[in-house]
Amino acid sequence: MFTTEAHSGADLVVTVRGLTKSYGARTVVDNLDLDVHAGEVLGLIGANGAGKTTSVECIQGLRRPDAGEIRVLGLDPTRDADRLRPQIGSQLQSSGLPDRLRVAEAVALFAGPQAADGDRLLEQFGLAYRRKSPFAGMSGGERQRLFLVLALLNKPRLVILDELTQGLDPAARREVWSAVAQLRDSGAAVLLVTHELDEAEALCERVVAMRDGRVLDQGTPAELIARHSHEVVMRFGLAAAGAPADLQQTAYTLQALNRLPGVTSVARERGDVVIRGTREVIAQVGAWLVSTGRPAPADLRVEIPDLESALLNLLDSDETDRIGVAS
Ligand SMILES: Nc1ncnc2c1ncn2[C@@H]1O[C@H](COP(=O)(O)OP(=O)(O)OP(=O)(O)O)[C@@H](O)[C@H]1O
Repeated sequence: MFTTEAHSGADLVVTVRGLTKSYGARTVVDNLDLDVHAGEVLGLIGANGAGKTTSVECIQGLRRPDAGEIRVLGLDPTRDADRLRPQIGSQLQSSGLPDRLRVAEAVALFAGPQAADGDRLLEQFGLAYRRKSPFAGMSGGERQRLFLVLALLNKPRLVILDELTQGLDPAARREVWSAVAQLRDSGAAVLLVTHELDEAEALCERVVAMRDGRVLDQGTPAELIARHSHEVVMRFGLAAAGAPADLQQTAYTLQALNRLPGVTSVARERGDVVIRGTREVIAQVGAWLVSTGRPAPADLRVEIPDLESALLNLLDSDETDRIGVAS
């Protein structure tokens, strides 16, 4: 079910084959395969405790795998840690800096011999005016942008970002997203661990969905949505289906909606008409509502399949499979 790679092997930055890691008797990463290419953002998504952070820590050489092979830029992250360190930039879940350290001081502290122009990076990420600010006085969005500057400072070829935008307000998230897109466009390979599925949809060329250490599926966000989330759901108040007291009119409306192309079900749920079906139902139901000559329902809502519904369905069907196997 996995998709064929559109990339050539030449731009491979990370290759993982059969990665397995246990804590005591518990296997938390179980035979993981993945590739990350230059100029792409690969997202690791999935349930809590799926093994995403453990996987990126192994890729970064912070944990030693029990089995499997990892290559980062052709090197082994554990054995060749010293050679790899300058080529990997990371912002991890637990990132932090001393409260009194000023932005410009942090940049000077982290800069290696081959570092990029720190002032230019601060400018690029909208932090130039904060050069003299201590870390403690910065907002969440500014801190995350500073971590990105530090992650990029030594011109890494691989950047690892874990829960990058957790707790940020919507405007700050967008700023950080645009910084990650810039990073990808500059040719770095980006490995992004996230629970924010709108973030994965906006940023990732491909995503790997994990649960309990296993890969459930991987592909582009569009491929995962097409495979696991098919239904459009439309809802509007029952009053728009006919006068509330006119049961016959309501029944007629529900039958008429049920006959429209693409509709798989029509139901009444707590005072709403709920229509499920393929994407075609959006146009069909809209046209039908207009054709009745009644005012269009002001409370009409449309839920379009997205990565979040795809992942929920994927986790659900995995659960059902496992219960089926167990029983
Ligand atoms: N040092 C450790 N010792 C024992 N168990 C650990 C250790 N680190 C992680 N675990 C366990 O391994 C499992 C996988 O953890 P990991 O942090 O890799 O998952 P995750 O997918 O990143 O989770 P989350 O999305 O909640 O951050 C979890 O059940 C966690 O409790």
